[in-house]
Amino acid sequence: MSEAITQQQCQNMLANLELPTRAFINGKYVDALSGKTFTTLNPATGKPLAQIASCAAEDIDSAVQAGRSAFEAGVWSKMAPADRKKVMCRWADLIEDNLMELAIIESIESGKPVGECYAVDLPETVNAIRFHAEAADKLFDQVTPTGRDTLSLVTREPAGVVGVVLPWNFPALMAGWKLGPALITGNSVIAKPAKLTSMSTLFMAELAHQAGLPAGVLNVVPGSGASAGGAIGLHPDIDVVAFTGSTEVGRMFLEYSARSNLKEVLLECGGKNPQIVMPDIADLDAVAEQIVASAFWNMGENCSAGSRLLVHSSIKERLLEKMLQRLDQWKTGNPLDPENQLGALIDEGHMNKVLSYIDKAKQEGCRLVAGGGRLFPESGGYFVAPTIFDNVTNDQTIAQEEIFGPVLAVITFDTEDEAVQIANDTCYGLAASLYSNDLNVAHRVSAAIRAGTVSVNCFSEGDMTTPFGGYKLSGFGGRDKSVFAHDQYCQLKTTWIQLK
Ligand SMILES: NC(=O)C1=CN([C@@H]2O[C@H](COP(=O)(O)OP(=O)(O)OC[C@H]3O[C@@H](n4cnc5c(N)ncnc54)[C@H](O)[C@@H]3O)[C@@H](O)[C@H]2O)C=CC1
Ligand code: BAL
Repeated sequence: MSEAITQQQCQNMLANLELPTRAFINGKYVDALSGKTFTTLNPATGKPLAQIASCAAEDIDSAVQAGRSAFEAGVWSKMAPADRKKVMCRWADLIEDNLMELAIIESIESGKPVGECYAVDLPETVNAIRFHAEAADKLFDQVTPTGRDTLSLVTREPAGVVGVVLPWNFPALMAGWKLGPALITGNSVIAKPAKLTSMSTLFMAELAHQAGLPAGVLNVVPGSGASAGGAIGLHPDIDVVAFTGSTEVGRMFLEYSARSNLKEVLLECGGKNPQIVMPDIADLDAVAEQIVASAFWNMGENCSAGSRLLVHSSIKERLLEKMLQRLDQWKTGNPLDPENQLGALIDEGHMNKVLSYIDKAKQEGCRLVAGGGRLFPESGGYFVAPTIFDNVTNDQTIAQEEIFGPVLAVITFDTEDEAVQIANDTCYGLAASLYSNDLNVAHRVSAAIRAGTVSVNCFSEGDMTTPFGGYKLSGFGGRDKSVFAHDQYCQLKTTWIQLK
């Protein structure tokens, strides 16, 4: 973020922003058919921000009809990939032109620090849309090696109408990860943002329309999970649902699919991700910095958060000391103050859930070494101090359950085998980090970890060229990011031609 921008400037810009609060269906903002709205709150103050259209089954029907009509008309689905690319790149440009406005909207809705939204989330969203757009006219279909008497073509066709159900922790970025590949492959999309964070996705839809995306191709339906989300899951005319959120709700989408039309279901769910530090590591300062970032970035509200530190017992004390020094440099406070790296948790219920995990860890005998409670209650906001517990064993609650908040469990090991065993002793398998100066150890351990992404000597989700998703209860059916994401929004068509 620009050095010059201040909290006051953010506040001034916010005062002049027209917040998008209505559903976006068939190319225009509309009220929910019932006329109902819900109140969205600012997690940093607990005060109301806006009244948002509360969409339900009838609005989902209307959005699906718009999406299906656009699909059948071919206004987007039959457009040449290179032309779709132009529209998607214009959309990315418009998001970039409105980066500050979107960063402010994202920050006030989600409690995320505005600096982070401006410098990371929104640029990454633009990057995701551009990456998928640019791939459109560079990915080829195939001719299979059948022999001279036949010609066999394997071509990708857009799946049809795609439902996209989004979480609140990275609202714009997760929209970019899913809308990018779903739209560029020619589908129509019905996107449901998380109820708590609807506005950035609505604004993005308006910008897509301005960029030339035909009416009906991208529809955004804010609303509750059970009502709007359930209606998407059960809809007989939606072909694919792509979901990011909890494993519990992910399972529901599989049930919805089984009960309706066997729509394809793509799930990106939770994680309880290990960060393993081997005793051979030379630069403990660098490791400490990565560990803290992995555990506390985005207030720990991150599916790939490294919420379990697995450290060799011989170096634990030294590493912990360096981590505490690093943590001192992280400032928590008003998300609209660009000086702060950590903001508020998403809502009161979630804050209380995180605080109850902290209480549980204390009861179970874990040693509190940092944080341990709520911050700034007088603000009305949902702030929790970054918290570290030492002397945790992997069977304890905070080592097994996804807390989705700023709580790190420190666990020791004595052998490589033990580190791998503990790392894999979880129902999840999304991400892991490994720190070692020994290339053999790095290869051996990363191969043994059952997770979709293993980062070595850093904490990373990779970049747009790499797929993102999980093993075990972390995922099902596909991957976000990379060119691999395109296929999951397509049908593969075989055309078998008998030649004379
Ligand atoms: N990226 C991730 O891995 C995320 C994981 N979570 C985990 O889930 C926990 C709960 O957070 P929530 O926001 O409640 O996540 P969630 O899984 O309930 O919500 C994710 C999306 O699913 C929708 N949804 C909720 N209930 C639904 C239902 N019955 N039918 C259809 N759609 C439904 C929501 O409206 C939202 O758009 C968090 O504490 C965290 O552990 C939450 C958000 C993101
Ligand atoms: N870290 C990006 C994916 C997620 O948290 O949902």
